[in-house]
Amino acid sequence: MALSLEVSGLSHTIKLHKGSNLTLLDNLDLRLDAGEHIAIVGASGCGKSTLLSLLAGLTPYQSGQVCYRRDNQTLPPAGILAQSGFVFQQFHLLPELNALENVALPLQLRGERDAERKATDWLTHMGLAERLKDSISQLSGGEQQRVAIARALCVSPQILFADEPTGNLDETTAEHVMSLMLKGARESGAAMLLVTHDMALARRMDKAYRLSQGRLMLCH
Ligand SMILES: Nc1ncnc2c1ncn2[C@@H]1O[C@H](COP(=O)(O)OP(=O)(O)OP(=O)(O)O)[C@@H](O)[C@H]1O
Repeated sequence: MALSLEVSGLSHTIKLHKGSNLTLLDNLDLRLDAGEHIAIVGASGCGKSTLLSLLAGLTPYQSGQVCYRRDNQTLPPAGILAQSGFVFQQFHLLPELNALENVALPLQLRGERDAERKATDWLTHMGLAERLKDSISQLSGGEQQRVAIARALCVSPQILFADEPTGNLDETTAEHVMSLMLKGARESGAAMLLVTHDMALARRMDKAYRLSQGRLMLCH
C-alpha cells in the first residue's frame, strides 16, 4: 500500500567547525500525498540534501515531526527504509562490485530469486546492457549515475528520494533517464521527492517547492 508523509515543525541546525551554528531547516512543514511527485529547488548549500536525508531516515532529525502513513499505520522515517529507494548525489555505489552486482544486491538482500535478471533488465533500460560486468571505476560519472538510478528503482520502492539524479547527464540521456524514473514511479504508485537545480524538470513534478531560509515555499 502507498505511503504518504507529513512533516511539521522540522528544524535542523549544524555546528560549523569554528563553533558557530548554521540553521538549515527552521520549523519546516511539508505534506507528500501517496503517489505524489514533489521537486525541491533552492540555492546551493541551503540544505536540500540534508532535508532529503532526514526525511529518508538516513540522518536523525533534531526537532519536529516526520511521520509516514500507510493504511492506518504510522511509521517513523527509519521504518520506511525497506520500502524506499535513494539516488544519492555522490551515487554511493560499492566500488568492489561491478555494475550488475551493485544493482542486484538490494534485490538479493530482499531474497529475490531472479535478482540478476531484474538487475540486468533495469541496467538495459538505462542503456548499460554492454557494461554489466564493468567495475564502477571503469564507468563515467553519468554511467555511474544511471547504475545508481537502476539500483534505486529495481526494488519497486513506495517512495523514491532522488538527489540531483540527472546532474551528470547530457540533455538527451537526462531526458531518457528522467522519463524512466517517472514511468517507474507512476507504475508502482511510488511517491517521489526530487532535489534538483533544473527548473524545467521541477515543473514536470506535481508540485515544486523552493527551500529558502529553512522553509519551503510553493513555486507551482
Ligand atoms: N554533517 C555536516 N556537518 C557539517 N556541515 C554540514 C553537514 N551536512 C551538511 N553540512 C553543510 O550544510 C549546508 C547544506 O548542505 P546540503 O548538502 O544540504 O545543501 P544543498 O542545498 O543540497 O546544496 P547543493 O545544491 O550544493 O548540493 C552546507 O553548507 C554543508 O556544508
